[in-house]
Amino acid sequence: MDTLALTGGKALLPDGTVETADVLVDREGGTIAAVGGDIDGVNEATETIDTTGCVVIPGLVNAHTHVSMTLLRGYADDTPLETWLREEIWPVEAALTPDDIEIGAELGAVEMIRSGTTTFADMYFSEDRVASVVDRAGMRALLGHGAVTIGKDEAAARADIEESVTVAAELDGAADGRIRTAVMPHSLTTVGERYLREAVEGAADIDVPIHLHANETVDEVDPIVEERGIRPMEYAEGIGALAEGNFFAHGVHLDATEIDLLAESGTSIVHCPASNMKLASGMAPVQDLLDVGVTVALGTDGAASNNDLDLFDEMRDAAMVGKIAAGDAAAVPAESVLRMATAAGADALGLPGGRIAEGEAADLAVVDLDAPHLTPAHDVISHLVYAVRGSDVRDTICNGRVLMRDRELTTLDPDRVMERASAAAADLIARAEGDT
Ligand SMILES: CSC[C@H]1O[C@@H](n2cnc3c(O)ncnc32)[C@H](O)[C@@H]1O
Ligand SMILES: [Zn+2]
Repeated sequence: MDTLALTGGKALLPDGTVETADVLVDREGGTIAAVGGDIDGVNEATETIDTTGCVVIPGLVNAHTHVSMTLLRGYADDTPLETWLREEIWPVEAALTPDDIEIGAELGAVEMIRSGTTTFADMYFSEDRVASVVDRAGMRALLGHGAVTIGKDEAAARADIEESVTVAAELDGAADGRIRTAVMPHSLTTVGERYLREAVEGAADIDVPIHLHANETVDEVDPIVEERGIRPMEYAEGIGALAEGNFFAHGVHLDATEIDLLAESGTSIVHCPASNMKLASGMAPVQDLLDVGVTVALGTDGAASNNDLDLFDEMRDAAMVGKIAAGDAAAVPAESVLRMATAAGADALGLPGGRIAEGEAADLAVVDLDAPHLTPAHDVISHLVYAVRGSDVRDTICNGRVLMRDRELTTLDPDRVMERASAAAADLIARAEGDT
């Protein structure tokens, strides 16, 4: 068997404990062959990575982003969601080319691999170009075309929903099965009811989930309540969008009835704390969601509202804001947050990974604990959520393949990617602002 052994360090196990353990990876199958001490085959492994002084964790799962928005990092800050989207972001996005989207996705992939993320969910445009980056980078992803129907005539609105279904059907299973897909209507307010129903039907026809933004701001919730006399999650239930396997981004402004509807239906929430704080959208009731058994994953949202794709930052933010939201320092503890960024992320997306155990996908990150800000190491779980930075990740492995070894990327060239991304971003803004 062609194997990779991670030896001499600790590992984060599915029960939330950190143990001294080696991890043996079956590189052909892309799975974990064994975990523990004295494992057969470790000494004969094809390749060995010494993890002394490190902890091996599951590759992190960024369950909601718009990866190519890396090109808009720092372009429009300090503005609330509605104004930000309508006056700043959408006019620039209108000038995006498929090449821009591919370059932005490469930049996002470099950033995520360097900070231990192996898997992401992406809602954007030209997803075939994002898929080609995922394939080359060696990552795992769930991709979908984001459809918006407001402000469009019937033909254009229907075409956008149809594109979301077609893209999901065509890309599902790409990159040797590492890419899965969803139908992605943008939100409950930017897609009209009849088109939302078509999206739900289209997703069912091709057996993929639905992903959308929901209950992100009060300005998004109020019109639904005023026009329909029901809460957004009751509306979503009525159109058939609440279902096992579906996952909604944000879920900031949810009442108790809506939280119960999510739990009963098996619909997951992707918590995006940095974006929610930066756009002053509000504080999601994360502990309340966890208490009733809703699967809560973690996402960065796009780099324009974050402004990075580092899930270690996001874990710290989730723990901090979860306590403020609950008015309880014991709420959203470190072990819950780590689960959100790993196993719950994989579960929400219906993808492999998120757990270090025999037979699970070999999606792993090796975190170097030998640093002043991680000394002393009383509690590794605490460090992973509150003190580790993305730059502490030394090695990243996805599907058994090493994507970063000793902080050197193996599948992408970061210098070239950054150079191309800077040039593409400058051209994009010049085009959008009419300077060329
Ligand atoms: C239609 S593709 C996705 C669409 O979503 C926009 N977007 C980025 N961040 C957010 C957010 O926090 N809430 C709603 N929409 C967001 C992105 O710019 C694309 O236009
Ligand atoms: Zn988003």
